[in-house]
Order: sequence, then structure tokens, then C-alpha cells
Amino acid sequence: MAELLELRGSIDNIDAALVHLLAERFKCTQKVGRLKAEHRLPPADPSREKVQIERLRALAADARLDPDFAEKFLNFIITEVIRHHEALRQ
Ligand SMILES: O=C(O)C(=O)C[C@]1(C(=O)O)C=C[C@@H](O)C=C1
Repeated sequence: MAELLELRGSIDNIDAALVHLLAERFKCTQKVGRLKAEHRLPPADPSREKVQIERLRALAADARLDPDFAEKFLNFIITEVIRHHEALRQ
């Protein structure tokens, strides 16, 4: 089935883009983690997270993506970032 192969090719391209985007995001958050450790700031910032989640939920709704899924995805990433920040504090 040519259509299935073509769709899978696009899925593979999108997955590669996601990995590259996540790698860039983690490069930024590693720098944020170093700054926070240097200035003795707490790893997590719940008020910032609230703003990010509201923004992402609105973007998801506009894009017809389930906002609950978008929120879970962001929380999954942020949990990992906070784990990295905590490690940098040691
Ligand atoms: O912006 C920050 O203060 C970060 O540490 C980055 C980040 C994020 O991954 O977006 C991670 C943890 C915070 O709780 C909020 C946001």
C-alpha cells in the first residue's frame, strides 16, 4: 500500500523533528538549571508552569489537539527538567 508507506514516511519525519526540538529545549533548560543552581533558586516554578499550561492548552485547542493530552505531555517534559535541575543542585 503506497499510501501507508507515504504516511509512515511523514510520521518518521515528524518523529525526527520532535526529537530535534526536544533536544534543543533540553539544551535551554540545562542552562536554566545551571543559572538556578548558581543563584540558589528552587528547581520548580509552579507559577511559570501554570502560565505555560494555560498557553499550551489554548494552542492545542486551536490546533484541534486534545488540551488534556497537551497538558500531560508538557508535564511529562517538565517533570524530567525538574529532575535535571535537582541533579545540578547536588
Ligand atoms: O522556566 C523555568 O524556570 C524552568 O526551570 C523551565 C521549566 C520548563 O521546562 O519549561 C521547568 C521547570 C519549572 O517549574 C518551569 C519551567
